[in-house]
Amino acid sequence: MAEPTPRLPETIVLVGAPGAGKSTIGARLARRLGMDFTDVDELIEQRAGKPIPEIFLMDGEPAFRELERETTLELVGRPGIVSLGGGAVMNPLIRQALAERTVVWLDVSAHHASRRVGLTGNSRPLLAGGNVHSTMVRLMNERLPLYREVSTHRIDTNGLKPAAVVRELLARLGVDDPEQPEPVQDDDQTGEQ
Ligand SMILES: Nc1ncnc2c1ncn2[C@@H]1O[C@H](COP(=O)(O)OP(=O)(O)OP(=O)(O)O)[C@@H](O)[C@H]1O
Ligand SMILES: O=C(O)C1=C[C@@H](O)[C@@H](O)[C@H](O)C1
Ligand SMILES: [Mg+2]
Repeated sequence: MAEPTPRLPETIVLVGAPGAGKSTIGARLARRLGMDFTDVDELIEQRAGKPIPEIFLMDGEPAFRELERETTLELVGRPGIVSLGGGAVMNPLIRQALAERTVVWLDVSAHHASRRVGLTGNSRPLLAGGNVHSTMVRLMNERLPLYREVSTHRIDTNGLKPAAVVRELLARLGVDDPEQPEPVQDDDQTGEQ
């Protein structure tokens, strides 16, 4: 007899370092599951009426973190796929709000994450203007224990194309994925697939 399809959680939250693929995977997963998708970074930009680097520059990081706290706390209580900002887990109130949720940690090494964000230029103020790899190592040292603490699932995305990450995630959520298999290996240079 076929296994019953498990009930999907109403809200699935994605966390991970800059370049982990939260925005990319979140959008694909939502499409695949027919669920709403919100990228907290994008929503903050819409609400503030300016891009994140400008918020950092004009209003300062504390103002950004306040917007991030408000927006994240609002979104994690709503149905859909929600991709958090890379630093959201630094806030204890956000960690507390994640305690009862399905939270997927897209894990990535500093090496792969640096190569991935290198593709998208200066849109990440914490990484702009310095050595991306060493900043990434420092951020990860601070944050890895927190990603681990808040997550219910961890996907090792190193060397996996986005399509393979989505496939792995669907399998972990117990969803049958009838889509055609695609190549699994990735060298981070092409980004998409
Ligand atoms: N599994 C993957 N393999 C290779 N490239 C990827 C993968 N996932 C995402 N990418 C690419 O890496 C870049 C960063 O991905 P994305 O913007 O989704 O990361 P993010 O986790 O949302 O980062 P941030 O925290 O800064 O918002 C994009 O160019 C994306 O196409
Ligand atoms: O790692 C971080 O602290 C950040 C990651 C991005 O998602 C944005 O939320 C912002 O650039 C800060
Ligand atoms: Mg993102």
